[in-house]
Amino acid sequence: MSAAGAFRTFWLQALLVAALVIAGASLGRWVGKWAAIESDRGHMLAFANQLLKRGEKVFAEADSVLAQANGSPFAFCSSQEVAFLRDILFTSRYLKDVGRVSDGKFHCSAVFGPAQTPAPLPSPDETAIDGSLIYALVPLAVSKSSAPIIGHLNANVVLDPTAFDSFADPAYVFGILLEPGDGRNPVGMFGVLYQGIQPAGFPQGLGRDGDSIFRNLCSGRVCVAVHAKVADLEAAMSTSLFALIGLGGALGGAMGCILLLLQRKGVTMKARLSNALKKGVLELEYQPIVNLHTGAVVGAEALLRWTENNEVISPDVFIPVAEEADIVQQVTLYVIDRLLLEMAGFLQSHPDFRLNVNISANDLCDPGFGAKIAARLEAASVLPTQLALEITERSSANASEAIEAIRSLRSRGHSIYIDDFGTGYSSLSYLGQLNVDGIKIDKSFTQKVGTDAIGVSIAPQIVDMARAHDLAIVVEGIETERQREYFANLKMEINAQGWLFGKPVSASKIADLFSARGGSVRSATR
Ligand SMILES: Nc1nc2c(ncn2[C@@H]2O[C@@H]3COP(=O)(O)O[C@H]4[C@@H](O)[C@H](n5cnc6c(=O)[nH]c(N)nc65)O[C@@H]4COP(=O)(O)O[C@H]3[C@H]2O)c(=O)[nH]1
Repeated sequence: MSAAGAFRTFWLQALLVAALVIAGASLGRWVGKWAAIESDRGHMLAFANQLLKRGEKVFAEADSVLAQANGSPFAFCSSQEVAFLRDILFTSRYLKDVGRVSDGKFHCSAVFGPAQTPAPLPSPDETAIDGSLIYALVPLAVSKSSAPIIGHLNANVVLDPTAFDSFADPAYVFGILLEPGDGRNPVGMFGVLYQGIQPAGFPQGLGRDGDSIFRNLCSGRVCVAVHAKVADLEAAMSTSLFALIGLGGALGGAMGCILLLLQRKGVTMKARLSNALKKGVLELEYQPIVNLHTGAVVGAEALLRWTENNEVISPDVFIPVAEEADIVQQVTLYVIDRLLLEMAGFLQSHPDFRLNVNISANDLCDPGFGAKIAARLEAASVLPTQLALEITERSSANASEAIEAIRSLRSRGHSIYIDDFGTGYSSLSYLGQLNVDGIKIDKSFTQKVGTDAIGVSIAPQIVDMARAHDLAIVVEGIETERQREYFANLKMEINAQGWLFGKPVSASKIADLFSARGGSVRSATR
């Protein structure tokens, strides 16, 4: 990779990790927010209920005192009545004053006594259906504060504006409201929220309003509203929230690093494989393919071997990497070059001996592939009929390309086999279209023979189907005499491969094996 390419890759990887850290932290924040709201729901409800209880007490006391004042047995605003009002006030808990009114004017109260000149009352904020006058906030004559007032008939009461101060909680803002009735909006009497105003609409229950969550409750004509800013809830649990954001970020970062490690592993494997191909350190082994009826060795499958630092890397691992990295044709041509280097002489002197080579989908897609093989075979003076090609069902999935490639390779003299047959999803008609020479039955089916699973093995059906389509058969993975016998008893020409006949061996050993046994081996010789 060029220096510019490496630089770009570094920044792309750094960006990936950063993006995952940010995504993880955002997720942590979202979870924290959700947890803050969820954990606060119960708390908020309990808080609202306490306020409601207090509200009920306050307004019930106001009603009771108003009733008592209106039922005064004394002359209107006489000194006895003022004393009477004082008695009532002293026994009340949430009232500041109780007074007498008449014709819209204030005449006397427990705190002020009789007024020298009756003072006109301001207009109420609302008039309830029972005729009560509701004053949300009236400036008090005795202090600089304001207080709610409720009037009924010829009396009114000043409610203690601090009646709810003990509920102050930094997490919440609240309001205590009084409903006038007739479905009209309640009037804010206490608390910061809706102080002195009528909220437009008053949805009950839990809800969300912008960046706040709220709970509204009503009981009778008393209502409470509690609001909490989501940001405040987060701040209240800031330690846990920061921990969650940190955890989310760390998880995102860790995920990024793992992804990079996995990617690096793939990149490294690709680089190491390319290097190994360049250095020519990959080796070939050849597994004998025998005629099941005569036991004669008729050929072998070339299998690639890669050992690095005494560690054997399976082709099942590095071939998919080569396919992914688009260097699998290099591998195929490496195998062909190598087998010609090792076996050309033997092949020339044994024209009936055939070597099978695995090829990939990429090879099939390359229209120049046949010519590349032909040039090599010609240079080594080996007949194309001596090189059979194995393709998997997967690699032939692109039907039209595969059909044409197979036709072209067969016309050059190569036999084509479908490898690991039965593990893919080729339909019989598809197999017919592909027009191959034969199939290799996957070892997973062979290995069911001789076990109780034979009943469910589809090997017999595959054999019947191959016979019907006039396809040659190679059974893979024969390990036991019983498996050999099972396939040998089928009345058709079958070739086989497996540890019973021989494990993959070096070029010289496969040649020795063939020569020493006169082309016939019956059991493993390794
Ligand atoms: N359990 C058991 N296994 C047996 C027996 N007889 C043979 N085998 C193993 O079965 C695999 C047969 O090769 P394959 O189906 O073409 O499956 C091959 C083939 O698909 C791929 N491969 C190997 N060499 C090459 C290559 O040069 N090029 C390509 N494209 N793929 C290759 O890797 C796969 C695995 O190769 P190997 O590990 O060499 O594994 C080989 C072989 O060692 C047996 O009796 N019992």
